[in-house]
Amino acid sequence: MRKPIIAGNWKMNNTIAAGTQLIKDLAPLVKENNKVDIVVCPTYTALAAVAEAAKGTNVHVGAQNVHWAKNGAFTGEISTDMLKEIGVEYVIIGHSERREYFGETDEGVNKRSKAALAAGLTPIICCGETLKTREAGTTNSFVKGQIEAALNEMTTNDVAKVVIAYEPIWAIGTGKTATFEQAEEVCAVIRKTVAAKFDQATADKVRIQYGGSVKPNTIDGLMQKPNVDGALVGGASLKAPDFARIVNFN
Ligand SMILES: O=C[C@H](O)COP(=O)(O)O
Repeated sequence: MRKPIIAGNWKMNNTIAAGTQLIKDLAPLVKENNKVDIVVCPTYTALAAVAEAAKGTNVHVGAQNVHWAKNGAFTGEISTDMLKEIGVEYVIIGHSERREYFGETDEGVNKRSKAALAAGLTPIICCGETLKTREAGTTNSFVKGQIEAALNEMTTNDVAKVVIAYEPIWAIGTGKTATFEQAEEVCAVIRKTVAAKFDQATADKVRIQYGGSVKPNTIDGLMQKPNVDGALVGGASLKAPDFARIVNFN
């Protein structure tokens, strides 16, 4: 039985003051919920303060990226040790915004994910197609390729710990969510890809999220789908009542 995981990607939003306030507002609304792993992913500057504010609650903290090197001359980057030192447990890797605006590649996603796992952080590896790819009818093979590359040269033990977020790019921040069936179809393809590359038992352990305009009124239907184990939420994670409603799905 996979435990659902719902993560809020704050992207480049929330100062330290706003982020810590959000935790104060959110924590009481989700405190009874022990059936879901709850994660928020603030900016680097707010991470330490948000991790501190989340201490003693059931809200866990993730970063929005991490470098693969332990340390060194990588201006602007952050290492796994730096994240662990401040209580971070998860890290989003390969979000489509990183790929599109900052040139991140499948190879880098694989290196970042392996570094995260080696450090004991849980990577939330993002994949998903553009509208052009969907309209060309090649979504499944495109996503399959992204997953095969992201999980390259991992052990089954490591793969079982990975979280994969399927986020169709055309659904991100557009209010245009994929249908429950579209989400399920691609999440099933992802699980099949993991099973083919590793084995079924490992694939059955991997948690797969859907992301892309997830809102309080769409989460219940999404979570009915057998291969959808949670959500990666952008806009709706910035408001405590909305994110709490998503986390406390029916
Ligand atoms: O990481 C989160 C996704 O990009 C979804 O963002 P959104 O819920 O604002 O569409």
